Amino acid sequence: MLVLEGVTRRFGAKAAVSGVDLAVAPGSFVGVIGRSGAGKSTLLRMVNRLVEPSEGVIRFGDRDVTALTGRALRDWRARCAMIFQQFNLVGRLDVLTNVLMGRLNAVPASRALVRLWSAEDKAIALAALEQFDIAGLAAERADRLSGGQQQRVAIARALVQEPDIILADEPIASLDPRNTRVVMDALRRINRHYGITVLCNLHSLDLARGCCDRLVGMAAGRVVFDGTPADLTDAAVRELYGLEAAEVLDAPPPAAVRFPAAAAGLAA
Ligand SMILES: Nc1ncnc2c1ncn2[C@@H]1O[C@H](COP(=O)(O)OP(=O)(O)OP(=O)(O)O)[C@@H](O)[C@H]1O
Repeated sequence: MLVLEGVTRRFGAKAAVSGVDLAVAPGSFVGVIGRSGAGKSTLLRMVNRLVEPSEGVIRFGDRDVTALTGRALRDWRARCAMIFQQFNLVGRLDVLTNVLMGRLNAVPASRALVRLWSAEDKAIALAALEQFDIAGLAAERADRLSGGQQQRVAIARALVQEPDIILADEPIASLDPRNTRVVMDALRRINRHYGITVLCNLHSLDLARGCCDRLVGMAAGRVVFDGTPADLTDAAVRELYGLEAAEVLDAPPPAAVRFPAAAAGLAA
């Protein structure tokens, strides 16, 4: 269980995140929603300590994440893989090597430094690529791939880290509707198949409703909604999005990002 207690982050006088209490059950798929500037990215980044909390405690099981340093902090970061809007691959390296980077924490430093990957590590990385239908691209330079392919490589890299949690910060913000669906399916498959907890920031309310088990809504750094997609009434949306609510509520659901069969990828 991931638990946040009274977590606050200030930048100067401004609190980007303010007194957040949250418990995330293992294996859940939680969407973090809210308007731009609500504090979603800062919240996610505090979980893996890319951003340091100003106050509060973050725990995972009996581990005090906020107190970790050195090797223990690196281990924690390996246990909670991050997926970014801009993919964060090394463009000049091939796809397989990018995925193998996810194994860095699992191999001895001497081998990692010279990128002497074992046959087993390569097999694990290839198997991850196969899961997302991109094994055929293993030898391609990462920067030759489309955005959707690059994000699938990033998800494969996260998967080979064998994480407990995946933190996805607007993972589909740079993608077209078709790739949006492919990438969200990939995240759902990981969640359902491996039981990996997913905490995912999403701008699209429709997408969040369609693929998350639970929604956490933020406004001005605070959690103002916490419930199932069915609990998210129009009134709750108005509180979350303020003047933008009409826009969000009226947005026609893009057909290509609907998840009618609760994620087609689950059977794979
Ligand atoms: N490094 C920083 N320095 C100063 N202010 C920051 C920093 N990072 C975030 N903020 C501020 O904190 C607030 C919350 O930002 P954050 O990026 O967490 O929101 P968000 O909900 O993820 O927004 P978006 O959906 O636009 O990414 C914003 O007002 C932002 O300007």
